[in-house]
Order: sequence, then C-alpha cells, then structure tokens
Amino acid sequence: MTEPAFILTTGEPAGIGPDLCVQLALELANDNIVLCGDIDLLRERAVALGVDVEFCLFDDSQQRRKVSNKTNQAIAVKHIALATPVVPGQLDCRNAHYVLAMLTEAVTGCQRGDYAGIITAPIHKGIICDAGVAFSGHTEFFAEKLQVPCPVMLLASANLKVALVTTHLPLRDVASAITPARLRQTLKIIAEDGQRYLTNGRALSIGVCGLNPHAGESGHLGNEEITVINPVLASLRASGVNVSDAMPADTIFAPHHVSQFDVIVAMYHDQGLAVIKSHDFGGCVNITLGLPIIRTSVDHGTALDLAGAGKANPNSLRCAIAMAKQMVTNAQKDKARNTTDNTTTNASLSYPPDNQPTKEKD
Ligand SMILES: NC(=O)C1=CN([C@@H]2O[C@H](COP(=O)(O)OP(=O)(O)OC[C@H]3O[C@@H](n4cnc5c(N)ncnc54)[C@H](O)[C@@H]3O)[C@@H](O)[C@H]2O)C=CC1
Ligand SMILES: NCC(=O)COP(=O)(O)O
Repeated sequence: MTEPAFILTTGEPAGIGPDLCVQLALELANDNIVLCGDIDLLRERAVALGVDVEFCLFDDSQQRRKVSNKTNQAIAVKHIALATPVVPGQLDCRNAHYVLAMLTEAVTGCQRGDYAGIITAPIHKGIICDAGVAFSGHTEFFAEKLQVPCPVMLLASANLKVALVTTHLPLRDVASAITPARLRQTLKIIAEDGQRYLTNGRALSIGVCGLNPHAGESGHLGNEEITVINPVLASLRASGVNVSDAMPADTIFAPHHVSQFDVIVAMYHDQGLAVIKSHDFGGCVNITLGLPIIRTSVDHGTALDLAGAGKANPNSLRCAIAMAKQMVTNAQKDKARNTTDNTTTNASLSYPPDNQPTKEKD
C-alpha cells in the first residue's frame, strides 16, 4: 500500500517557509509529500542556501516521480505562480493572493481526496490584511472553507499540550467570546479529537485555565469563572468528560499539574502559547482540531529576519510532518477500534465530531 500523501504549503514567500522546505529537502524527497508553492522560488532559495535539490512539477493526475539517486532526489511541487518576484525578508502585498491560493489548493486537494492532510509553513497575517483580505490565520481560513464553526488550536510538545478557547482575537474581545456554547464545543472537540488523534483511544485528562487572575479569586477578581466557565465544566464532567474546574492560569502550568493533564486549555492565545513556546520553542507542533481533515503546522512565524539565510531551525516543521503522519495512523487505529467495538456508548465521544454549536444560551 502506498503511504498517504500530504501537501505542505510553503508559506509566506518572503519568510523562512521556503528555506525550511529546502533545508529538509532530503527528508522531504524520501517522504510522500507534495510541496505547494512557486517552483522557481524554491529553486532560487535552494541556490541561495547552497542545497543541491531537484524539484519537479506535480499535477493531480501524475504519480509522484521517484528518483533513485538518493543524494539528488526530486521533490514534487504543486506549482502556484508568484504574482511578483520575492526579496527574502521583504513582504509584498502583491503576493498575498499567492499565499491564499496555496491554502485553497491544499484544502480543495484534501477534499478531492488527493492528500491525507495539510502541513503549513508560516504565513504573515498582516500582509494578507494589508492586501485587503480580512484574514486572521490558517486555523480560521481552513475552518471557513470547510464550514466548521469552532476550530480548535492545540500546540503540542513532547511534555505539554496547550489548546485555546479563542484564537486570533483582540484581547478586549476575549471575555465576551467565551460563551457557554463556544467553551462546551471547544472542550468536546478536544476530548473527541484528542482521544482519536493523540492518545490512541484513552480518554483525556483536561485542565482548564480560568480567564481572570487566580481564576477570579471567588468572584473578587472577575466573575466569568462563576457565571460561564465552571457551570460548563461541571456539566461536561456530568457527561463523562474528564475536565477540571477553572484553575489559576499562573499555577496550572506548574510541573505537577502539567504531568497531571493530557491537555491544558487556555482561554486566549497568549495565556497558553507564551507558556508552551517558552517551554519548547522549535519543538512544538500547531494542530487544528475539529476539522474534517488533518492539519498541522509549525510553532513559529515567518521570521523575516532569517529568510534566505539558511539560519532557521527546521525542527518544528519536521515535527509537524511527523505529527501529521502519526495522526493518520492514530485515526486509522481509531476507526478499526470503533468498527470492532460497537459497544462504545459514550455519546460525548462519538465520531465524526458534531461541530455544530449546541443550542445553548450565550
Ligand atoms: N503558523 C503560522 O503561520 C504562524 C505565523 N505567524 C506570523 O509570523 C509573523 C511574524 O511573527 P513573530 O511574532 O515575529 O514571530 P516569529 O516566530 O516569526 O519570530 C519570533 C522570533 O523567533 C525567531 N524564529 C522564528 N522561527 C524560527 C526558526 N524556525 N528558527 C530560528 N529562529 C526562529 C525569529 O527570528 C524571531 O527572532 C506574524 O505575521 C505572525 O502572524 C506566527 C506564528 C505562527
Ligand atoms: N500563534 C499561532 C499562530 O499564529 C498560527 O496560527 P494559524 O495560522 O495556524 O492559524
């Protein structure tokens, strides 16, 4: 059986995405991965980095070309043309639609069944917005394309996994975005997809951060824990989800709690991501849960300061590729388990996940 193919979008062309793909050339050439991006850009970046690698055009009807010489294997590229030439490190909003075209190609390729999942190199959200397109991230883009109302961002390192209730929102909008429906849906997706993709069928232990300092200090420092968060957590526990009450975000990441939970859920982007990035920057994978496809990414951004220099660390991309493959394997095992074991009765852990928000009062 041939291994499933993945599509790897090469990211913002002025950033380190193309560099990382070139740096991992040998690994990619040995893998069933199709790069998505401008083939001439990749060739130029390979020359700039002094990497001897061959790229070949991939089209949907073509079997991936295998080259026997291991020191100079070809990497298949689904070619999307740049709008304008690139200077590494210099953003140009004329190439914003090129970036979006790669993402669209990746998601439609998955929908066609050409790919088992998407791996993404970093993009620059600001330059896409500057080009006049309202854009906040891959997570939201793929969710919209796939009509998923509640995607969940989870960053995973070897010893810590952090998921978010809200993703790319201005801080002033966070509190009102944490509705019972959103919180419940997020936690259900973490429980379901986590069990399916990450823990091989074992129910997850989930720790949840409060929103306010000291989880609201019994209502003296904010009351969202009392009015919104803890009631949802109690009702999820009653339905069999192993989830904590809201815990102070400054202590939940202490080592004894980290080892107690499979996933720690933060209420907003920097509450969780600052911790995991300081814990293992370059070693984490960004996973989007709740989608009908597998999508992983790097834990870092476009690093314009390093683009074209060959100085970027490709480890997170390497981990993202390995994670995508592992998720496919785990999903296959999950499917086999569910086929042979029809006695699973916990409706809250059913698959496919019910991504429709519950009809709960916000
Ligand atoms: N998956 C994605 O598409 C992501 C995209 N971004 C975007 O990236 C842009 C730049 O964001 P920043 O906050 O500057 O973060 P950044 O991660 O690009 O850079 C932060 C610092 O880390 C360094 N760095 C980043 N990746 C590195 C690597 N692989 N090896 C060695 N050093 C590395 C950079 O040189 C810089 O000093 C923003 O537009 C942001 O939205 C940020 C995070 C993820
Ligand atoms: N900080 C994580 C990040 O910005 C990546 O977001 P996305 O592009 O994967 O949605």
